[in-house]
Amino acid sequence: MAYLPSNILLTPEEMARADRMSAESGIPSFGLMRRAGYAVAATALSHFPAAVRFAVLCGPGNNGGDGYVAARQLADGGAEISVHALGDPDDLKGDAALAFQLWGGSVAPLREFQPQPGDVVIDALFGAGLSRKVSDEIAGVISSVERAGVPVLAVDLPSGVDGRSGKPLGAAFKAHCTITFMTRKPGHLLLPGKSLCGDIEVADIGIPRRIIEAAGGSISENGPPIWSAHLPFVGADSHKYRRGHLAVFSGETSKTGAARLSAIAGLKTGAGLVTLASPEDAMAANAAQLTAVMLKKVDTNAELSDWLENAKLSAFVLGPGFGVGSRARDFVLALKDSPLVLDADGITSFRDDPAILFDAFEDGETHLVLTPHDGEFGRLFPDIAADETLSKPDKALKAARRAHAAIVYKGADTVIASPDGRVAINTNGPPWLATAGSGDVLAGMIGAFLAQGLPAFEAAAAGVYLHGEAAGLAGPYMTAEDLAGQAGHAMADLVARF
Ligand SMILES: NC(=O)C1=CN([C@@H]2O[C@H](COP(=O)(O)OP(=O)(O)OC[C@H]3O[C@@H](n4cnc5c(N)ncnc54)[C@H](OP(=O)(O)O)[C@@H]3O)[C@@H](O)[C@H]2O)[C@@H](O)CC1
Ligand SMILES: [K+]
Repeated sequence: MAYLPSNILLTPEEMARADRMSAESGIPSFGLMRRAGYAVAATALSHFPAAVRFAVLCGPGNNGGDGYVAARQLADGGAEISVHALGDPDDLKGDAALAFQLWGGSVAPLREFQPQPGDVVIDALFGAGLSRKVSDEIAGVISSVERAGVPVLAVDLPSGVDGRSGKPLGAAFKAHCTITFMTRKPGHLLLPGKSLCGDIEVADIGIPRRIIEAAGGSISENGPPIWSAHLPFVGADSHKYRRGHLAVFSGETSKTGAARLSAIAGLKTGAGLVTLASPEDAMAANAAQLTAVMLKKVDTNAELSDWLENAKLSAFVLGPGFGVGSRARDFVLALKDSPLVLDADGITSFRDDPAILFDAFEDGETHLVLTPHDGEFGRLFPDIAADETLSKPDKALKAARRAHAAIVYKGADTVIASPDGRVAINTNGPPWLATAGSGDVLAGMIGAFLAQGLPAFEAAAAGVYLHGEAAGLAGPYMTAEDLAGQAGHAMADLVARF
């Protein structure tokens, strides 16, 4: 069986479309279910060779159908099997009814299921078709399995997890591993779904790739296929200005560290030049701690305008340690025609009237990148943040369209969205990335990619990815300085791959 490495993600609706398209192109749908069931059986045997019994829990739709096929396959191989069904299996329709016939063995009602030591639960209750909260009866079965501590192999998704958003509807299994088909779904990568799936395997059940690509929308896993074509060639003849000049704004004397982290990360991410724009009172503090990064005094709006007119600056980072208030707003408005990463205090400065920011960056190609964590997202987009019906990708996309900006909606499942509809979910960030100063480093990395000419969405996605790679190199006890320090190695690894 082939397992597919792919960064395409299909929502449950898009997967259903792929299903229909493959049926229309003459591929028998029961063949897909059969191969899905075989893949479940193969995964069950390879992960749990010492299982005493496979307890297959089958739902009322095609997810249950996959369970019946797997039960037959495992029984034919000599394994001990029990099958419990939600609802009356005689009511099953279409392929699921055929799969039930194929099983041909006994089926007990789900409410009678009692996990036993040595069981491996094959969870085939609901997959892509979960449409509402699970009932108390099902929640009871889920908690009895959890209490018994027996492992769960989830078919397509842990039942209860919404494949679109990764949110549990009522209750959900926590699986030891999940086997899904053709591509992963957003719910496999978004929290808390990601933490409920365990190891994820993707089985090829025979839907042609052209159909998967045609059925897919715009959500993918973040990775080089999205942005590698835009990476600048870093060759021996590359003049330093061709790698761009990044300007990072420093805060006042007592808050200069954050901007320096951004600046150093920007330099190591390949910006040709990096200048820290510092208020006069912070010049000494900054000068004492910088070597390769240049320093420029910028206190007032007039000084900023003068600098913008006379220097060749490619991109800007404003926010880390900058301070919240009118100075931040004035500077951002002066930068409205330039590629800009707006982070931290820069974002919070617009909380009272976000429209001023959104309107300022409306014209031309998208050239603003906003990097909010949850709290900052809620300050700029309170209505979107509060809408429980939206998934994290939905929220990021809605925000991107409103703000005319690429949005990096940070978290353990960072989502990057573009106003043109593209959305990427990042997966390479290790848990130790949540450390003080980590966001400052990220802003500098994205700024450096903007300075090197990447469009806003690509720069944002590449920055988030590089951040994860650098954290992997820096290891679990890293500080933000270590993280910035590893950016050059992570960049070199990346460039070597293309
Ligand atoms: N190409 C592919 O992708 C292939 C996909 N395959 C498999 O098909 C799966 C998708 O199948 P599916 O569409 O039949 O949906 P599924 O998840 O079985 O659930 C629907 C049923 O559950 C019910 N129901 C929903 N929520 C409920 C709740 N809270 N509490 C109680 N009931 C609830 C719902 O009822 P209804 O909403 O209609 O009232 C309906 O009866 C997919 O995950 C994969 O495993 C493979 O076979 C091969 C090819
Ligand atoms: K399932």
